[in-house]
Amino acid sequence: MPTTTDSETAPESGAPATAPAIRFQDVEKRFGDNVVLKDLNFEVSKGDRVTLIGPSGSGKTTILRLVMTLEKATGGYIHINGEPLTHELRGGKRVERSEKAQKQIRKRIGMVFQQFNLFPNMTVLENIIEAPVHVLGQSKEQATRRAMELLESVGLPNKAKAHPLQLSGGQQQRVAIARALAMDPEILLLDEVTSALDPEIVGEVLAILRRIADTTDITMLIVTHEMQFARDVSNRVLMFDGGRIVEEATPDVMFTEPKHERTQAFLHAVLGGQEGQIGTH
Ligand SMILES: Nc1ncnc2c1ncn2[C@@H]1O[C@H](COP(=O)(O)OP(=O)(O)OP(=O)(O)O)[C@@H](O)[C@H]1O
Repeated sequence: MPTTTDSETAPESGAPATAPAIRFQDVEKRFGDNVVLKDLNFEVSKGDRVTLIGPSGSGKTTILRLVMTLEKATGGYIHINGEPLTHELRGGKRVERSEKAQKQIRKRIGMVFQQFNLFPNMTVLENIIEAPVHVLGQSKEQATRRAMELLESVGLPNKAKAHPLQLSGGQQQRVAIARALAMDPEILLLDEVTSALDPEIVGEVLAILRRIADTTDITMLIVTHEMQFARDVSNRVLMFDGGRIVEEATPDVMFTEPKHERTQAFLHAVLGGQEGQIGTH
């Protein structure tokens, strides 16, 4: 199949250098009759940290899975750095791009999941170097060097030979973060990464993510119920309800003076009426 490198749907200016990292254009996602996302439009600029909040079932995880191409949109277009992700408009028709073209874009995107998703039969090191070796074509030595640096940076320098199930949940999630970073992603998707963790180890995982946010310019799209984390790390918050954006604001505004009544009700429920406890540090 021919690889398409250009697109009739390239963003308006046609200048990829200034194209947003992520652009949703009239995106629809349905599962059978269930229309989960409809006419969804939003952009994430390069280096932005955007948190998606909203009630259960509002479509937040689906959005991350679409960006990761774990799901495919049933309508509309998603662009990554100005390039169509899975579908493009060609000859007046919406057509799926070649698998090769999709894979090229997917390489630049990393995801950390709620349930870690490590390969249980591989060691920690093997988990981390698998994609750099097989997808990026790095040598095993090069990938191992980088993996060891990353293990050090997430505080697990002695766990390279361990198997995931020998580690605590917090340690597994730190390995999953190292694995995502080993691909040097331009975009990092974080899907409720602390929801499966015991409360006392949530902090250690969030501290690592805060440091990544502070020390890199990776674009981040975050789904979390940790509102303090969202406030510390993100520069924009999108409130979803029923697959639509009902409010968009900076964290300061969203968490202190939400305007939409759905946002007010959601934050009241999530924060137990303690909105005032969300501080600026
Ligand atoms: N693979 C699937 N097959 C069928 N329906 C799905 C699938 N994945 C998601 N859905 C449906 O899509 C809707 C949105 O789910 P999604 O997980 O994106 O919501 P969410 O906002 O992330 O919720 P939560 O906060 O509970 O994780 C739900 O109605 C869900 O049942």
